Amino acid sequence: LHTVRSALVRRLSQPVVVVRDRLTAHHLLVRGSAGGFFSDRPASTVASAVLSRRRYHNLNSAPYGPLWRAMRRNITSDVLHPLRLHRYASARRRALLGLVSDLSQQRKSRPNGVVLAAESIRSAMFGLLANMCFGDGVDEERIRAMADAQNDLVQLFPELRVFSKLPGGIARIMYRGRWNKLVTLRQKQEEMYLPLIDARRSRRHQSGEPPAYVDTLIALRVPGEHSQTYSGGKARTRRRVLADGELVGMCSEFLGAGTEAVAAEVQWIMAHLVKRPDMQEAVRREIDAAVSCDAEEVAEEVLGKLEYLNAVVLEALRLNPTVPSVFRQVMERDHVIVDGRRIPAGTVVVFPPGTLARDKTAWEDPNEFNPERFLASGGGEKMSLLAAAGSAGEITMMPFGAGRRMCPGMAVAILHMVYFIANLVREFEWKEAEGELAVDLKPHVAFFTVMKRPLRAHLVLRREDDKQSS
Ligand code: HEM
Repeated sequence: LHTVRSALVRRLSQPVVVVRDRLTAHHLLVRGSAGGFFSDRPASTVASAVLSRRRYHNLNSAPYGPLWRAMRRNITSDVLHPLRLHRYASARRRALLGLVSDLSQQRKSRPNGVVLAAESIRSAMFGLLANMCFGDGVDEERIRAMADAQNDLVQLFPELRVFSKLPGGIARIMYRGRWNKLVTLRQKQEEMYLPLIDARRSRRHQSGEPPAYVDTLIALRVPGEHSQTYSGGKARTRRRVLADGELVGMCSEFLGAGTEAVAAEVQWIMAHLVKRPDMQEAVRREIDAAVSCDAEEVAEEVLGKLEYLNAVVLEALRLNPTVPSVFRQVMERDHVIVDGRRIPAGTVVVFPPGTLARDKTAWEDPNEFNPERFLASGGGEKMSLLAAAGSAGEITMMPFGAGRRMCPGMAVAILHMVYFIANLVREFEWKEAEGELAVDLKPHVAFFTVMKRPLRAHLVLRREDDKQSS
């Protein structure tokens, strides 16, 4: 009883330091993580870690070490490497066509043409990530069911904190309802994911086809862990493969991280463009100058040339980063000094990207939405997100985190945002609706920072109008 009580007291009284100064953030996250120090997060609340009592991890929850390195190398070198993203171009095109058709349908079926864009954007993004995760051919009904389950899990995340704070047995008894909800949701996920994972295990790779994320996970070997198999009376030692529970958790992380933060950011960007029709028009002019009017879409090769649109995306990431906090935990081996004092092991250190990117010493009028600051003509020619996150000097913004554990999905996230926004602005004129349906830029901060009032807008079909008027 004494041990349980002292564990309880220790966990509940875990000290927290919030870093709001960007120079300290740079000192800790970038310089401090050199050599692998200060590269751990606090005990995670992700389902795999909680349910397996921290035996199973995904990338986000894995302690810094060989397993994390192997998982990180796998995702960055194969699936999310910027030079390999072109392999998923047809999945992106399908997702975009589905989204445009969904918005057009909504527009027709509503008397005032006001669409609820939020849900359609999220569904399109989830479908695209499901395709990258499990390959082609997953039916739409299953994708919808997986998206609903993922959403339920994200809603439940804040309630799961107790399972990382309290000793497992006690938390399960005290919060039985939450525990049961988590178990049921996870079972549902396993029933949906495992047949897809098995199907990938037994199929032969077709030449030229892009790898599904799950293929790379099935092939991954866990460093330093071995399993024994017997064949023909001989024992063989092999490096361990990931267990089904680990695979489900990692697919869920890929779908969740890849969908929620991007879909929420696309809404923030569109919301700013609805509020500022002059900026929306500037984006459109730039696109119309770069893409011929009979082209089916704004193709991916063109995206890098759209300087103003890229500036709009960067400015939205600065002002409305969708991940509200970056976390680290001081471990025994770390030597973390702030204001001349050593931070004790066990301390949780929180870095809020939204606050850090509104620092007057880095930005003029930091609370203004002003994409011009990222244009070459506005002094932004050297601005890259990696540099802004401290890779080449001070941190000025860090929507994707910073240092060793910085988001591995940054390149694909930027590609998805710029591609979807470019095409949505080309297809429709986005006008503000009235009253309750108007755009409200108030945030709701939960696991992700989303718009408190989901994005709605009055859409005018542009390209059909063009055809009619010509
Ligand atoms: C706008 C979109 C996104 C934002 C704002 C975002 C932001 C972040 C942030 C702030 C972190 C924590 C970094 C740190 O601790 O220093 C993170 C980690 C992570 N993100 Fe993203 N992310 C986005 C998109 C994505 C995408 C598209 C994927 C994958 C498909 C992804 C996968 C991950 C993973 C796996 C981690 C954990 C990395 C690790 O611990 O090594 N994210 N992200």
